[in-house]
Amino acid sequence: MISTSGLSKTFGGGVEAVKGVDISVGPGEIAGFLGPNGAGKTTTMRMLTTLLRPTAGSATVAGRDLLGDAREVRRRIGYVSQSSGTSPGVPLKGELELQGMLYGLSRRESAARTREAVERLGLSGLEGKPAAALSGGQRRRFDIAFALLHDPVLLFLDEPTTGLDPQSRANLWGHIRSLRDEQGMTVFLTTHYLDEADALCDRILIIDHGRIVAEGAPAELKTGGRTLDDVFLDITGRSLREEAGV
Ligand SMILES: Nc1ncnc2c1ncn2[C@@H]1O[C@H](COP(=O)(O)OP(=O)(O)OP(=O)(O)O)[C@@H](O)[C@H]1O
Repeated sequence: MISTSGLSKTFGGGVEAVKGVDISVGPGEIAGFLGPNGAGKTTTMRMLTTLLRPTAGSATVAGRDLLGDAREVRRRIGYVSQSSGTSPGVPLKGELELQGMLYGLSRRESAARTREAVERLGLSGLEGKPAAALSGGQRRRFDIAFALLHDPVLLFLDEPTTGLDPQSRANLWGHIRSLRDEQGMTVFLTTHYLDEADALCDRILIIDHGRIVAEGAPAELKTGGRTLDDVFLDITGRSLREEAGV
């Protein structure tokens, strides 16, 4: 579902944010992208979602060439950034239905898709509320519902649980798992939380200084009784737990 080869981004001024990453994520996987601050996570995700043009390398995302067919890539993916893209004052239902129509659905189709997304993300009963009146966890679920309206096959989530209390985090994990289990959705998410990567992700990729330094299923990485933080410490000489303020 995601395959990159030598994907790189050098910003003006010579900042080499991403230095030739090779990523492979299969269909129906939840992949967790971890790394300390400034490692290149957001830059990589912005390239994979067509928001930033790579300076070198190639990639296939959701079955389409990232550089040659960016438009079709956009059609097939959903993206939830750290800052919500929805209007705070508009009721959920109206916002979702409008989003569906912007993607070319009829009013009727969009209403049906809205009902489905509301139910899937556990937002039933909140349709009439504006986003500003939602709790942190409800708001994240609404943002995900918004990103699903055009029926993508691949969902990108940038730090989906940052700032949420433990109960809301666990609740969101359940919803992300059910997207995979019930819809076969592929999910690529960034996180600072090792426990999240461990509990939620089928595959973990660790990036440091713009390079992938470790990759595998949590159990494959945690050999010899090590925790993911031990693995990260061994590879980078730093503790991700401390960097995340955990
Ligand atoms: N527009 C830009 N121009 C120049 N340098 C940039 C730009 N955006 C990011 N960088 C630099 O690229 C590197 C990678 O940044 P990036 O935001 O991808 O890291 P990150 O892993 O997402 O960090 P965080 O966890 O703090 O969000 C950093 O050194 C950053 O300062």
